[in-house]
Amino acid sequence: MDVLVVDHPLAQTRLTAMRRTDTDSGVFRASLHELTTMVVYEAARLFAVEKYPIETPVAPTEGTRLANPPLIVPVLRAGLGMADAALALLPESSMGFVGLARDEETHEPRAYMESLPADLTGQPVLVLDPMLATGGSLLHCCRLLADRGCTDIIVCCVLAAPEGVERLKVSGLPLRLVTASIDQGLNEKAYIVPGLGDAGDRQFGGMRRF
Ligand SMILES: O=P(O)(O)OC[C@H]1O[C@H](OP(=O)(O)OP(=O)(O)O)[C@H](O)[C@@H]1O
Ligand SMILES: O=c1cc[nH]c(=O)[nH]1
Ligand SMILES: [Mg+2]
Repeated sequence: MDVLVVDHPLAQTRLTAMRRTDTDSGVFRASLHELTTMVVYEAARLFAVEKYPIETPVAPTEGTRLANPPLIVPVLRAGLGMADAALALLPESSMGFVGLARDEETHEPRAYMESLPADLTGQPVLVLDPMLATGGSLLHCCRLLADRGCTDIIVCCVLAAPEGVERLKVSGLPLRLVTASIDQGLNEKAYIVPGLGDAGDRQFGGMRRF
């Protein structure tokens, strides 16, 4: 599995804002929005492009367009904060949704929503979820996509734990990963260390213990 870490200084300043405990939810959401623009911008290097004839006011030449714009799939809730920024860069894309919530005891994802096209044969998919911790949630999401015939999945996240990266790697699923950081690991509650806490709660409210 190809893994791309977006270590650009401007990406790292947004990530730093997201990590800080004293960052309020408004700044957290704005930082996630800006960071998503950078992560998706880098991920888009992996998209196939095609040339086509265009006219400038001066002369005919060749233009570039995406050969097959990806379906964007944010994983609710936390991935919702990445959706607008991704769609702004990819205005020709459609969007599907997957809703997952991790069980606090077992750390396994519980699915509560699935809104995806029935057939994804030949359709690249860009999955958005800021956090890759144990990998259970992104694995569940990517399996839903592969079950529908998808063979080209790019996962964009903000923070990944080595445990989750490894789980995706050995899954054999057809995916590539783009992230702003690979952190140290997971704590006993399966939160990423040093991490940023619960990305859903930090955007939308809630009181979880890490
Ligand atoms: O890799 P995993 O161990 O599965 O953990 C990562 C998942 O946990 C978070 O969602 P959460 O379940 O907290 O739901 P939320 O987005 O509604 O907060 C996060 O957004 C991922 O989906
Ligand atoms: O650190 C973590 C792990 C899972 N989900 C989060 O939001 N944060
Ligand atoms: Mg959460």
